Amino acid sequence: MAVYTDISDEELDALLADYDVGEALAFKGIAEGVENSNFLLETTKGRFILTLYERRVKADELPYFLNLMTWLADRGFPSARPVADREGRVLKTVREKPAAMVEFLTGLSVRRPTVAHCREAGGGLARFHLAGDGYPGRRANDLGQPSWAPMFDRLGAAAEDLKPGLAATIAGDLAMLAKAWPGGLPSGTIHADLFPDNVFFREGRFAAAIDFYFACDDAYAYDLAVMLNAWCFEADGSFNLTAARALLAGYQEHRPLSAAEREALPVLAHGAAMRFFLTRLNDWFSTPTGALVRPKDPLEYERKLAVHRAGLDLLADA
Ligand SMILES: Nc1ncnc2c1ncn2[C@@H]1O[C@H](COP(=O)(O)OP(=O)(O)O)[C@@H](O)[C@H]1O
Ligand SMILES: N[C@@H](CCOP(=O)(O)O)C(=O)O
Repeated sequence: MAVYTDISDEELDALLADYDVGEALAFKGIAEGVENSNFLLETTKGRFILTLYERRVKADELPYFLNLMTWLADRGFPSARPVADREGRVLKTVREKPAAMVEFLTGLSVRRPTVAHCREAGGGLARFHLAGDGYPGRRANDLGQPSWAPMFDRLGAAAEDLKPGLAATIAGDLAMLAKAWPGGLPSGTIHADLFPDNVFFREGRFAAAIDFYFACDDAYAYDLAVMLNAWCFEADGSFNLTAARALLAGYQEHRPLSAAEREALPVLAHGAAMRFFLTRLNDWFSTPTGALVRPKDPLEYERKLAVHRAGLDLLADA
């Protein structure tokens, strides 16, 4: 349940008085999501999402994310356009927390993506990369490869708690990744978290992407690697090569990969699995029992790491 902060009727009225969005007809908290408090607002002029930024998102980085959403929407990419108040401000404060209102997007995310969904989503990512080209905002990837070993220095005991012997295995992965991590790949603005819950479909077609709060500058192929992990594993832990090839084919319809990007994908996918394993491991042990939001399972990503460790010929003929 991702509503950490309640908003009273009076607070909502005071906020809406700043905007030209009409009068409130309905206002309710949204259960999905883990990072921020999200509310669906229906007014006499339309539907909107109001977000209160709660924890991981740093207030001084919000202009980067909100301007990116506007940049993408201006270029025809289906991302929610932030709504400005009467004074042209998109970033507001509610209950002493940074807040913003964005357009409501229609569409549904899927829990169990099919091969056809993977193809569509791959195309959506390429469209995101192309639309983001030239975005002047800069944000280093603070969860990129150089951050993993220092993060793990604090998490060795947690890894052992999760599974005895795991700390040494992860240390081995990290050493390999530091050595093999590719440099010089085509880079730009990446989404960095395009999981199935952040993609909307309408009638089976890619309809929109949401949740840009991990976006940053990094290799485009790394973004694809994040998706290979998030979209192409079966519930039993096996990797679905057909889904992976569909995702890559969908991507390449819009932005063909270079030979260097294709060659780098297995190590990038191994690294992308490490990134989500580490943040999940951190959250697993730092979220108090009884907290509103249940942390995501690090073991899911430990299993994905094992698949990459064993070696994947992802793309032989993709
Ligand atoms: N622009 C939007 N249009 C429609 N629904 C949205 C929009 N933004 C967010 N949502 C809804 O809110 C939920 C949580 O949003 P998300 O950005 O993933 O939150 P969090 O950052 O907390 O994980 C989504 O699963 C979706 O249902
Ligand atoms: N996708 C991440 C968690 C971030 O959650 P989101 O709701 O902001 O997409 C994970 O699966 O670990």
